[in-house]
Amino acid sequence: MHRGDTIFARASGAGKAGVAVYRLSGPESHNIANQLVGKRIINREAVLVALRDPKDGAIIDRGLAILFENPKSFTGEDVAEFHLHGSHAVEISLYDVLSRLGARPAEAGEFTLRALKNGKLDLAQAEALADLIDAETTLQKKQALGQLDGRLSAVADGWRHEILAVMAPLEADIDFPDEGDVPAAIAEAAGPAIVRLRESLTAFLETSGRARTIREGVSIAIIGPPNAGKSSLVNALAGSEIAIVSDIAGTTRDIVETRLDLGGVVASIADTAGLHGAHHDAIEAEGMRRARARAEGADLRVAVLDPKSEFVSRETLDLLKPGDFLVWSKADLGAAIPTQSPTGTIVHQLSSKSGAGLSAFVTDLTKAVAGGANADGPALTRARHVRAVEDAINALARAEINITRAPELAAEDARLAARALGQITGAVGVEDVLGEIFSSFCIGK
Ligand SMILES: Nc1nc2c(ncn2[C@@H]2O[C@H](COP(=O)(O)OP(=O)(O)OP(=O)(O)O)[C@@H](O)[C@H]2O)c(=O)[nH]1
Ligand SMILES: [K+]
Ligand SMILES: [Mg+2]
Repeated sequence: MHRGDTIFARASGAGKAGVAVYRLSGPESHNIANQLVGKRIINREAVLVALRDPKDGAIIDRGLAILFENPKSFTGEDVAEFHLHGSHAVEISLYDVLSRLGARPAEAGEFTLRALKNGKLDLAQAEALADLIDAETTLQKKQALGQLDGRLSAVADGWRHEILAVMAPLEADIDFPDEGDVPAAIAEAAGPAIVRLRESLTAFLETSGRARTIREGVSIAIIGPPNAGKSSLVNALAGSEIAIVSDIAGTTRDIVETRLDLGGVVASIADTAGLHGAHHDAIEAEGMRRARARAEGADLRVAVLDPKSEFVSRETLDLLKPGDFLVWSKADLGAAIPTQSPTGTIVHQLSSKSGAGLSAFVTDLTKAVAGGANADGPALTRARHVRAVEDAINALARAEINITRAPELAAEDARLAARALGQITGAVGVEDVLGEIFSSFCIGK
């Protein structure tokens, strides 16, 4: 078992609460707990206790204490848990006593890091735990729970072992190179297996693109000329008055952002300053610069145009890409809309005021953002996973070429492919990515 010092943290959220959960992990955690409660507690049994400062017997609080003996605990170490009143004063006196008894405050993600080092979960599962804590939509939650269950780990490990199995006879060939016609027979057997592995990894890479959309969400920029009704549309989508609406052109200057759940995918919607080519002051120009930058960086753009407006819409239309939306606003005013629109855009007409056409627009927008997204299968939820699979595919493609003419090179390629896949669960190269992954954790997890 990995042995660290003894750490503590509040495992439940910060602030006042009915109950707060504190956790101790490490070799001294049970000893410290026993000193606080003044008696021995039975493993895995919740007991109502009074926690006292062993120095003077002053009461800290009354609550539940539970001990978990290693290795059957979250971290794999001895763990003690206290369920106390969620009070700032209780927390201060508890921390004071725990520090005096030799424990130290945990760093962000340190409990999970210990769990990882003790083999309680692998790297993909540790990431899933962070995703579960951050999950905002039910689809994100479902995906994180599946990943925590080891879905991705299982397929990544499965492929890794298949590659190693294909590689084994190749390596034997390299070790005993003088055994006549072995290479041809080996190449014959290994070649198709390598091709099959590369093809299934490629197929998996293609179908798992949606997984990152679920985890990371999408960004949508609402753009258009001044007074087109952009802020009105954002407010209608959000169901609250988050952006200022007025009949004065140039009302919105800064980017105003809101988050929506579109079919389980978190969409970050940005309201932007109106785009136009006429003479403008420095602040307006800066607003337009930000609007353009946001439009270019977004996953999807929604151009809002008022069919009765005198503003030229070229500046807006130039930013659109195929798959983006073109929304004709103020349908309640009854203006005819042009029949022409930029190729590949999805056209809608609606009124933020009356609500006409709004639900049809939301349905299409949801389809564009979340269509085909489901959280059922194993998924490559992070860039790190995608990179690992891409590296494995490239290495297998090289092995495919080398297998007949230079089996020792093919063996090395296959080894690299297996190594790349091993990085997903942390079977190899775990130290390289720990910082990146654990820096995003909260204290107490
Ligand atoms: N009749 C009608 N008026 C609307 C509708 N949507 C917006 N308006 C009006 O159009 C004007 C401009 O609306 P905004 O939402 O401020 O437009 P904007 O595109 O955000 O404008 P800027 O931020 O100045 O670029 C306001 O007077 C709104 O009340 C609509 O669906 N119907
Ligand atoms: K306006
Ligand atoms: Mg506005």
